[in-house]
Amino acid sequence: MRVIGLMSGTSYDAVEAAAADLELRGEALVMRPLGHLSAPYPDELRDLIAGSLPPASATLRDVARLDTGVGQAFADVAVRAVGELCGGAADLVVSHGQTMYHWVEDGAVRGTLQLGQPAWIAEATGLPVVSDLRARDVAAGGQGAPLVAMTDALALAALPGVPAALNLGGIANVTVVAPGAEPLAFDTGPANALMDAAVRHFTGGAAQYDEDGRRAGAGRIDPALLRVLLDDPYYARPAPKSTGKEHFHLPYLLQALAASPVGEPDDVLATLARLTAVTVADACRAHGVTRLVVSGGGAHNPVLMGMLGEELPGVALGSSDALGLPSDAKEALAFALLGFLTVHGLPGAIPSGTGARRASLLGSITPGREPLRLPEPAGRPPRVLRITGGR
Ligand SMILES: Nc1ncnc2c1ncn2[C@@H]1O[C@H](COP(=O)(O)OP(=O)(O)OP(=O)(O)O)[C@@H](O)[C@H]1O
Ligand SMILES: CC(=O)N[C@H]1[C@@H]2OC[C@@H](O2)[C@@H](O)[C@@H]1O[C@H](C)C(=O)O
Repeated sequence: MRVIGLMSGTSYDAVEAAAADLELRGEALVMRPLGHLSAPYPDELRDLIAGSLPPASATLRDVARLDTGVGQAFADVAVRAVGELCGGAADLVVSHGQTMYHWVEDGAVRGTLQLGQPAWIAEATGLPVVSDLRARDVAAGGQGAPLVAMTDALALAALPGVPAALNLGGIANVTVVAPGAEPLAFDTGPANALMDAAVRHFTGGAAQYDEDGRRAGAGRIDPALLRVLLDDPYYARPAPKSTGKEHFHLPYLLQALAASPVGEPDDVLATLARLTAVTVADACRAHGVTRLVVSGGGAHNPVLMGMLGEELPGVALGSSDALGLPSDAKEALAFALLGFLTVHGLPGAIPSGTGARRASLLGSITPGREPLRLPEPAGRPPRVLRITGGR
């Protein structure tokens, strides 16, 4: 089955699309990646997202504009993906949408809102669309995140030691696959969220992120600020847990800076990069990780990666590319995989990761132009992901 995954993460910089041929073969889920592409959000939509995210508030009109705008942006990218990645024919689109609010109270997730009306995608491509993949896990008592854990767990299943996958987006998440244990997955805290907020703040919006970690690399770590930031109870809370930009946003950083002022912006950036490295490393150490497979935008930041290496001596660090999962397309491929499982009647959530009562079938299905025809439900779930000659 030829599947397109669509994703825009917490950094809301662009819509990522990745396509793959997927097939169940005995214990294996065989994936042949067909390529990926990325399209920035139109400026006006990006501004609307930025202006509606917490702690800002939004009107219902804003919500309607966002649902339509994100749906249309995803539809445009889906059409391109069908043409440019799939030779003009695909079977299914899987859309994560844009997370606008992840509602966490006392560690429990009460709701999670991803906007991007799938009808626009179905109408533009004529293909069935799986969307809203998080809600069912939340309804089953889970965090609804991280969902990339299924792909990680299948991809790491054959590796020796205690491998873990780390994604450094706005928020960082890890999936730990220890032999003989159920996979663990949780958000460790901010990856780039606070660094991006700081850069925007210090540059008055002229820069969006610390390119190649130049500013962090030029700064010095401020131990007092680092201590204040590390005092956040989120880090000590046991998994399952998830978080988002509702928690790690600019006012949060400004409050920490008020408690522990730092004169040099570059020192703030160095401290925030160290915060990410320390919190990820603590999470890895707590679970005996021996190898870390890294993906996401933060993998392009050599200063952050250097700090992570310093915090985790003896742990092999490498890119998910080495496993056949291109670092910048991993999340989009992971959602393609989840939609594929859904239409085959297989659960996509891992209860040991999300904390749900049971493993749910994820998502809602919007029919395409033709009547909806689902494959026969698969007999048993795959145990390993085999990635074959991608492009
Ligand atoms: N060359 C680079 N140097 C430094 N940082 C970079 C570089 N390229 C990307 N980034 C960082 O990566 C971020 C985007 O990462 P990514 O696209 O993986 O996030 P996301 O998928 O939106 O987030 P999430 O995984 O939390 O949903 C940027 O905002 C920036 O901070
Ligand atoms: C609610 C939500 O959108 N959570 C995202 C976010 O971005 C990173 C981290 O927080 C992760 O848990 C999750 O996304 C990834 C793709 C996931 O579900 O695996």
